[in-house]
Amino acid sequence: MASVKLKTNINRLNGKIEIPGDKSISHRSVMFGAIAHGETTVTNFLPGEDCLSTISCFRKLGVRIVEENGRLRIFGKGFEGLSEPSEVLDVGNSGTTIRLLMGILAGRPFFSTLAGDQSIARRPMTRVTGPLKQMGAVIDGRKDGDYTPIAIRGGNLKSIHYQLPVASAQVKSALILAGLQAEGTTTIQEPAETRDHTERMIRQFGGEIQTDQRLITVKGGQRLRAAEVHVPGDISSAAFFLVAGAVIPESEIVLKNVGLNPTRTGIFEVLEKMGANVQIISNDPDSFEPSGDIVVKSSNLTGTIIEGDLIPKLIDEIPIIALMATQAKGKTIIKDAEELKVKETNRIDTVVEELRKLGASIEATADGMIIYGQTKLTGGTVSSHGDHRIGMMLAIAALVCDGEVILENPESISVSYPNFFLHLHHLIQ
Ligand SMILES: O=C(O)C1=C[C@@H](OP(=O)(O)O)[C@@H](O)[C@H](O)C1
Ligand SMILES: C=C(OP(=O)(O)O)C(=O)O
Repeated sequence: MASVKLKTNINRLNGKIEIPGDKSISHRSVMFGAIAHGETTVTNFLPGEDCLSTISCFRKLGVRIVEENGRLRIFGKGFEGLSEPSEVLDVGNSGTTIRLLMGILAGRPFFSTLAGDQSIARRPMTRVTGPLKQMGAVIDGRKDGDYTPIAIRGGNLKSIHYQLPVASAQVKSALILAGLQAEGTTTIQEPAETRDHTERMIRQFGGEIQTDQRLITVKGGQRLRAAEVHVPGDISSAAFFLVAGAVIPESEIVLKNVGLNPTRTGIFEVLEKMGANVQIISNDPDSFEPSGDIVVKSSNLTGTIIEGDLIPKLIDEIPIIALMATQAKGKTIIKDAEELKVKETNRIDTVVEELRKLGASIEATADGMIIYGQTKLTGGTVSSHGDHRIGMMLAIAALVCDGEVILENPESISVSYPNFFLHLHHLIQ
């Protein structure tokens, strides 16, 4: 396991960076390209490890995917064009890959197996396999089917009405992808609004889907046609630099091409409530996925409460928001965020454990955490625990530390942001 010495004691960040492609949209562009008819092209695809796992799985399912002049070309032949894989589909570290792929494979009349790394092996799958079995797929896996390896024999799906017990875009998307292959009309009721990239992409690929008060309705048997997809930058990646710019004195950072889908922009609400100086300086609201440029300048921050329906709109940003709270005056409470326990790591535990090592005053609760600010962070040896978002949060934390900080296992960062350190160092100079 490698380790790196992080940059510490930084008193300003300045410059402009182009935020890399959105991970959620990149995954979906490959999946939709594969199940549509014709040649789909994708620009600004995120070359992170997770999205490369999605490409590799679809190649094993017989889909031709080539990279040419910085674009991805996907030659889809419809759901029927997918063929039985002769190898295990390896999803690596990616929850989005396995959960959405299960929705696709549930409708295919062949046998397939899915597995990933040690982190994936700890993440629950019944939330997806349960309703897919109700639709008629034959699925099994370790521990009564809840954990990888998962085996699926699909086909002949019937539509269902399903009330999601947790607010999860991955579960919703898996059921939409299965619903597209089912007989009849599938309806899904969400407990809270979650990212809607799948719904937007169905429309972009010429399909139909209705949403009304968190009730999603999708008809089976639709024929999707290839599309040209431009992937906007990932707001979850931008979040690390939004927070860095907000907490480091005398900073001014321009983040170019950030996805601004309203189901993802919860972090702006938090930044505003905490008193951050963030502005959208240009935007393109009319495309399938809105995006824009953002400028962030340092300011004095105050603690806040983050809870309820806001949580799914910033779920992946909570580790970096926790760091921001250590640099804000007063108490910050994060609640209703139990879902953090089933991410790449238990992100309540890993955030609390690692930030404490740097001197933060933070405690875990049953459904979130409480952070007491403002604390001067010190130094120490910290670990990403193999979780990309924990690794990046710690690299930003180090910037405000006054002692030496060593990060163990930094390579996990390439799961979602391969150029992260390049961008960080560009802003430091
Ligand atoms: O649908 C997606 O692309 C994602 C949904 C979220 O997971 P859940 O659906 O489990 O909340 C999020 O945490 C993950 O990074 C990506
Ligand atoms: C939870 C995440 O991803 P996934 O569920 O796709 O592994 C993430 O990127 O923070």
